[in-house]
Amino acid sequence: MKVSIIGAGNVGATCAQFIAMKGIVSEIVLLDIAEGLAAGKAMDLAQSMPALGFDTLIYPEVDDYSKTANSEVIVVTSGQPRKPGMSREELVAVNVSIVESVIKNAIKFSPKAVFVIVTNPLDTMTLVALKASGLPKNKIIGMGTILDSNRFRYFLSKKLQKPINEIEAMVIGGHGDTTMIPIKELATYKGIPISEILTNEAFEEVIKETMVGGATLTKLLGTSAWYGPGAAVTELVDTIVNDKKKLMPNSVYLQGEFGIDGVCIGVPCIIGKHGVEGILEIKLSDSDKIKFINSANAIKEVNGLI
Ligand SMILES: NC(=O)c1ccc[n+]([C@@H]2O[C@H](COP(=O)([O-])OP(=O)(O)OC[C@H]3O[C@@H](n4cnc5c(N)ncnc54)[C@H](O)[C@@H]3O)[C@@H](O)[C@H]2O)c1
Ligand SMILES: O=C(O)C[C@H](O)C(=O)O
Repeated sequence: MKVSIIGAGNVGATCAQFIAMKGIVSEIVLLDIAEGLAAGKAMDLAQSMPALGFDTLIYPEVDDYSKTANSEVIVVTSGQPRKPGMSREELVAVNVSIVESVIKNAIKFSPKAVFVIVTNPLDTMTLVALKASGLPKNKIIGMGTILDSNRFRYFLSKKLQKPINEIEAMVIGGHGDTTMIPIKELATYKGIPISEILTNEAFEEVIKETMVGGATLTKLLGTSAWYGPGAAVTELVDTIVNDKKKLMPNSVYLQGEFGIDGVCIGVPCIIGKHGVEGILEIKLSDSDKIKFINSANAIKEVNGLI
């Protein structure tokens, strides 16, 4: 089993690290256009294996896509990250041509792969990838709201002072500071609705923290995050490769679901070896329905720039 990761920067290399450490596949190809970067990261990672007890083969490549041939999954982490003070949407002009060229190169050698898109602005780049690939919509998955859901769980766990793994929560909508929708009704602690435990005011604070979770990290780090993103991609890749049929929110192309047409946006979907194997049209509150329509419209506006 082979996964190729295109873009060996902070997120791409962390995906390689976590995927290797979890032993999800036997081979990882780490490709970048920057001379030396993929080679250095792959060598460094390989030298960590004896101490940590894993032995995935990691092949570095500089822009030679033939080595990615017959990958089960292609992860696209190539492109610029934002700097403090920027929105993700401001990256659209610089990243659109990168994603287009990466997809066109990768698909020549792995026409049957499922593509996981990570580059921002996520929902627009997922649409760019869908169009550039010509693949059926189930094969193109944008990873953003898995990460947002994990951040929602983190801020809830901090507020409740309870272990994060006892908390379930989901974010849908766009992967943007103003477009994501943390769903109150689906947040639970040990199965108990969190709305029964937290005051409305405290819950709203958590929602605000979640929505700017990526911006907060960007301010602290001077560039955007990588551990949370790398872990979320790893969970998604594991779910695809091992055909887990798991329910997880991802950006997928909608054609009428939730009353929305022609955009990629985060919705709960069943993920397996074919990629998106179903979309679950959960019942939204009236206010979340409005937020979802606004989110889709905001994504459409950015899509208008490509
Ligand atoms: N969807 C998410 O949840 C999420 C999370 C974190 C980061 N991101 C996005 O992922 C992207 C990468 O972030 P990062 O922190 O790893 O950035 P980074 O700058 O550390 O790495 C990006 C890498 O892409 C490479 N690259 C650029 N053009 C390329 C091309 N044509 N072919 C191959 N490689 C190319 C660069 O050389 C660089 O090494 C950014 O757009 C960022 O906004 C998304
Ligand atoms: O915040 C960013 O720009 C990167 C990524 O989308 C994230 O949420 O960490």
